[in-house]
Amino acid sequence: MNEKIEAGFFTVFNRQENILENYDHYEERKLSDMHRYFAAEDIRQQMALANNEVIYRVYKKTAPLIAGELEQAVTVINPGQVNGEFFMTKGHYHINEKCSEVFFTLKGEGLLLLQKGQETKWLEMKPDVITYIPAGWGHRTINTSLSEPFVFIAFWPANAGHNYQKSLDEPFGRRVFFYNGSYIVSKVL
Ligand SMILES: O=P(O)(O)OC[C@H]1O[C@](O)(CO)[C@@H](O)[C@@H]1O
Ligand SMILES: [Fe+2]
Repeated sequence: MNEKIEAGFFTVFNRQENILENYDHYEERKLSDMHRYFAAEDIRQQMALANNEVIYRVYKKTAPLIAGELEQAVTVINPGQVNGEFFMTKGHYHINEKCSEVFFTLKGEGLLLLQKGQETKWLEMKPDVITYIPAGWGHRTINTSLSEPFVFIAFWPANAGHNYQKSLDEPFGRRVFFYNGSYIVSKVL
């Protein structure tokens, strides 16, 4: 699929079911898919063996992977924690470091963690907040609610590419834990 999209189209966020209608690609990440991502790797392993919950689901509308096209996806992060660390996405950098991305929050509450070199920043996300991920920054989202799914839609250039290895080799400098009825963004030592 290397030809540009010629016909306008629309997608619909189904707010009852928390899915992007007309999606053409689905991915889910369970506890067993998150090797090395949480601080308590031993607890994650035990939880994966016990019930292997789904941490997040992604409903994507794909586009030809060429400059000028845009992809979009609804991500649903379930509420939950691994030893007090909130459920989150793996996080990634774009292979094409010139590509930025936008998230529009649909439901729930969470954080967008941004990483570049030694620098970590974070932004709160809640319904109607639109966050911008500058080109070159790694990005991860975290569900900080104790009970509700955190749902947002992302739009990014189809030629961005996903680099997951970099977020393992140069991990995010902060982790987000449950603390005193809310969340704390804690420095990784
Ligand atoms: O790709 P990750 O880090 O697993 O996170 C999932 C989310 O990020 C995206 O890859 C977009 O950058 C979407 O598919 C989804 O919104
Ligand atoms: Fe991205």
